[in-house]
Amino acid sequence: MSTTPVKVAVTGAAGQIGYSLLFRIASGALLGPDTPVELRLLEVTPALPALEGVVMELDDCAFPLLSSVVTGDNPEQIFDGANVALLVGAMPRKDGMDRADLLSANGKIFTGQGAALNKVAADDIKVLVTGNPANTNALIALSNAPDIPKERFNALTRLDHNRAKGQLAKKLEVSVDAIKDLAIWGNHDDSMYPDLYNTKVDGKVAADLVDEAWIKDEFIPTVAKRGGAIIKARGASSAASAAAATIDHMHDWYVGTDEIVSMSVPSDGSYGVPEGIVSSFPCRVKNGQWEIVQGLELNDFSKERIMASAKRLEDERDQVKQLGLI
Ligand SMILES: NC(=O)c1ccc[n+]([C@@H]2O[C@H](COP(=O)([O-])OP(=O)(O)OC[C@H]3O[C@@H](n4cnc5c(N)ncnc54)[C@H](O)[C@@H]3O)[C@@H](O)[C@H]2O)c1
Ligand SMILES: O=C(O)C[C@H](O)C(=O)O
Repeated sequence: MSTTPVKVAVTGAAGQIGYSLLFRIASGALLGPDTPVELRLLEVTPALPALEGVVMELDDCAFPLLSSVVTGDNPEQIFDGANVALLVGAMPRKDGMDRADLLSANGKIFTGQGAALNKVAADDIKVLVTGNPANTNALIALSNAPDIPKERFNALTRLDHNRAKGQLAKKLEVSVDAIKDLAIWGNHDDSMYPDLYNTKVDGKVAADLVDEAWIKDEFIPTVAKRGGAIIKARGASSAASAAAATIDHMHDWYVGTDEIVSMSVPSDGSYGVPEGIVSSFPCRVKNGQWEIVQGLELNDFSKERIMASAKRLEDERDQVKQLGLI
């Protein structure tokens, strides 16, 4: 077992997602069974007493990998020396809202947190933004952290990836393990595009195993609108599944994976997606670094959907520019 704990910062630690996330990080699900963790938990001042309750529960679990827990309301103190930052803390949307409606309320959180990471995080920092609207919040954070390579900022579309796998597995009555090379493209909003034309199920092209009408009229809308459906049903946004996806994304980035996974990353212009936005792509991870999978064939329908989602991201970028956040 390695002896130096990895410093994992989590914002919004007393929130719904935080309550599912922290216990899994402390149990080793994030960085593996041989890596001790120091948790550094950021909250707004009024939530600190509730956070102390969560810390009591962490103590009560006696996790062997949890070396210590630091809590506070000052980003520079909490992010000091952080190797991993999971930026979850932000307001969730309510029924009837779009995620982009959160930009003016949540966007400013990520200017301050980006600047604080820039000042005090460890040189190897990896940042994953879960708080919505996640893609553009990641753009805000990286824009306010000019000394950190922008490749170190990702946003979460792994939940959409997992949802797409779940829906397809159910439809074809196969295990989720049979599904490979699935990817979400674009924004974590209802314009996202889950591509079944490059997805394989037991080696066969997924789009050949289902009707086109099912893909267009059921599969894509179900995946894209799943967050809203959960808010309607639960009266609160997804939390346990969002925490699981946050773990999956950072685990695969930090530890590695053999699979293609969906990661929202700063676009380098691949597949015509413009630079200057953080968009979801099929990615591979090697030695702690992600790369966008190149050379995929995209049909006209896929190209149109991907560009429509990129346009949403450009609109959000223009909005935060106008707000002076980037
Ligand atoms: N990308 C995704 O797939 C995905 C999935 C689910 C939820 N989300 C988003 O994640 C965010 C959190 O969701 P939740 O259900 O945990 O919400 P929540 O309201 O239960 O918790 C959010 C927490 O963040 C804290 N917070 C607010 N401002 C903060 C700041 N400046 N610094 C530190 N902490 C701060 C709040 O005090 C609160 O405890 C929301 O924006 C939600 O929409 C994203
Ligand atoms: O839909 C939401 O607002 C929450 C989250 O982004 C989700 O996809 O579940």
